[in-house]
Amino acid sequence: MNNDTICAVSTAPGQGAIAVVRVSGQHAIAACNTIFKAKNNTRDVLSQRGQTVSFGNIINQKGETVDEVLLSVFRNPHSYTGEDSVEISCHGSAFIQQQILQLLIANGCRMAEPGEYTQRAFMNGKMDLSQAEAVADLIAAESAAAHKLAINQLKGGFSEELNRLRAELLDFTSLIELELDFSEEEVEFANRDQLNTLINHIELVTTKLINSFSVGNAVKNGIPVAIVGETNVGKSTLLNRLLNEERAIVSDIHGTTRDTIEEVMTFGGVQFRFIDTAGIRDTRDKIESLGIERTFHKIDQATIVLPVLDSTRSITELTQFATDIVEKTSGKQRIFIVNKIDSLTEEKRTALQALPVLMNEPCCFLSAKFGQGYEKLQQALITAANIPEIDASDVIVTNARHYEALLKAQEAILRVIEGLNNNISGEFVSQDIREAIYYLGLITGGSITNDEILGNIFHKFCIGK
Ligand SMILES: Nc1nc2c(c(=O)[nH]1)N(C=O)[C@@H](CNc1ccc(C(=O)N[C@@H](CCC(=O)O)C(=O)O)cc1)CN2
Ligand SMILES: Nc1nc2c(ncn2[C@@H]2O[C@H](COP(=O)(O)OP(=O)(O)OP(=O)(O)O)[C@@H](O)[C@H]2O)c(=O)[nH]1
Ligand SMILES: [K+]
Ligand SMILES: [Mg+2]
Repeated sequence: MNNDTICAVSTAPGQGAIAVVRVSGQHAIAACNTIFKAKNNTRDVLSQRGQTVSFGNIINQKGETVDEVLLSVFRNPHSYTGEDSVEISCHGSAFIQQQILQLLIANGCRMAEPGEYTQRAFMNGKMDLSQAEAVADLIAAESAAAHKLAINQLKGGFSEELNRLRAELLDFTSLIELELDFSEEEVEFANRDQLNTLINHIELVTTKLINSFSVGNAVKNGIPVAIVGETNVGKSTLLNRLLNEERAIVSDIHGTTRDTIEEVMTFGGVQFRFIDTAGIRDTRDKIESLGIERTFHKIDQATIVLPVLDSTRSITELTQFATDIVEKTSGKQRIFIVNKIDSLTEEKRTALQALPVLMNEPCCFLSAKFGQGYEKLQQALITAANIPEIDASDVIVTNARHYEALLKAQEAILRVIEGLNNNISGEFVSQDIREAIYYLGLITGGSITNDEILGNIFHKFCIGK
């Protein structure tokens, strides 16, 4: 942690009538006092009370007015960062913002690193690490569900659950360690039944959190949906339809899409991550083969697979492909797309509807090119996504870093359970419990002593946050 006074523009560049320049650190108030003159001239910034706003001008070194602004003062510890902070609301001109930053730098401030305000808020105990990460998630939230998860985490729901777990683990160790201290007297302070109940409960809660990640990850990053099929069936046309944008190249040339294309889109309050893939066919082309390998890799990663069929092809061909893809996507949710219905005869349609391989499969008959049947596909996707209603008390893991720490904690907890079952010495059991506590502390930040880890987390933030 450093004692520098930092400054940055916190609003989006190049947009809006007003911009906010944030200053934080021990010289924030003095620096702003030098560059700001209040209109009523009765008070300077040094004597401006915390959590008040005053109206005045920013004046440069030549005594010229740079802008007419509002200036808010926050006095330590009552600010976002916990330090003395000042916010200057100026006009949105990039020139004005640059001038104000330069004046602040001339008065001893330096530019803030990405996430540095929030990092300071964390360092000063305003929030724990998982809450600080929720701030970034909140900024990035693109759907109602992602927003709700981030707000819940920001308000500390997840932190509370972790702190409860941690407290239970500490109880557990103190019981065991008490027993160790008195071991020569052969006293069993820690009632083994009680220990078992406690650790089983801890294991249950940890498992519940770990399992919640599949929902949390889907909500935060979008549900991966792979669009797959033979060449020229209309996969890229479908992607463009889903994104409502000409994102992928479409042509009547087989093998147009060579690499995968991923793009997110939200509808029905659910965020999807659509993945267009290279069409599957036998090919001698090296690059195309690599693309097809990726197609299969993307099928593995997807939650939902959309096998696309070109309804104008022969029933034999369609049956063959459908049978293959069902085999290759076992365990995945499938929605078959029967495409190009604009060119489909009534007779062929009836034949396709009666196709045995599609009998028990959800199917959407549509025209990716002209849009018929598209709303039904959207509905089918929302249903398949199956995102549960999230309410304010739900604790859901959304962050891969947290998920990994929970898995490590869980490993240690399982060793504890095994140790108790096998009557292992309390010393070893206690060691594993400490390890579990350590991993939980990585999530809230309590056990992070390494600046590099923090730097990695906060550098993913935007400047000014
Ligand atoms: N102009 C502006 N808007 C903003 C922020 C900001 O820093 N500045 N925020 C930044 O993310 C968010 C609001 N979060 C904030 C959180 C705490 C404090 C704060 O001053 N806390 C003090 C006083 C609390 C109180 O009065 O009860 C404290 O915690 O002691 C300010 C903003 C979103 N909007
Ligand atoms: N009539 C009709 N033509 C379509 C439809 N969807 C796609 N096409 C046409 O089918 C051809 C292939 O479309 P693409 O979207 O490039 O097919 P693809 O599956 O991505 O092909 P590859 O990337 O080569 O595997 C183009 O000429 C499209 O205009 C549709 O719903 N109806
Ligand atoms: K094509
Ligand atoms: Mg394509």
